Amino acid sequence: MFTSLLDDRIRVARGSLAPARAAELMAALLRDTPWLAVRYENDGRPRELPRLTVNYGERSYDYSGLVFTPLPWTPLLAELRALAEAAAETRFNALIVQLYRDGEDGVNWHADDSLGVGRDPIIASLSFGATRKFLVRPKGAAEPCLTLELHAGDLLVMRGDLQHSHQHKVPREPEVKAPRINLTFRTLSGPAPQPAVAHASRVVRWPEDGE
Ligand SMILES: O=C(O)CCC(=O)C(=O)O
Ligand SMILES: [Fe+2]
Repeated sequence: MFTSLLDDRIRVARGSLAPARAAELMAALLRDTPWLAVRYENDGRPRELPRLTVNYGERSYDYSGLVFTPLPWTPLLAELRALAEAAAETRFNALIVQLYRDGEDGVNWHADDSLGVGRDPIIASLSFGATRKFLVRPKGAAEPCLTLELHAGDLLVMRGDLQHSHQHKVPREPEVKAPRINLTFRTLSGPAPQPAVAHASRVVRWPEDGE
């Protein structure tokens, strides 16, 4: 069962993984993911994305001119891909795993409209760990038209022309102290993306182990 929002551009299936299973997966993902801190330069100034991010699957993924080389599917991630494929009724060949270490991490307004995703992409997202807000606004508008809370085990599907009509964001919520992991499954095709921004990213342990 899912809730349909914004003329069926968004579908949310609450608790698509049971709480105990979602907690187990959160722990496994935290333990086993080789987190990447993404560092790049903007106007000559060093920057770092306010989250840790890793790309899996068959295709390189690009975000704001940064290109990421994917790691191969793990058995666990392939299992979660099958769950997402069944819910979204499509096949996925790429995954982005993001770790929001606490409420200081987030992702700013954007649309997932890079060339490789095609015209009206279907993107499925699974959430684990801390509950965070997910905002949606029409392109060109300042204010959100939709504010959702994504909980551990929730599955959200973005579809139709959402990436052309709207933008989305996970805002900073400084009062949140616990980590959240989000998996977004996508179907990428066409020529491999060309990097427009060089990045010197590094694999990091999280939490840092005090070395
Ligand atoms: O963390 C989320 O729920 C959304 C992440 C997102 O928008 C993205 O990876 O493009
Ligand atoms: Fe996104």
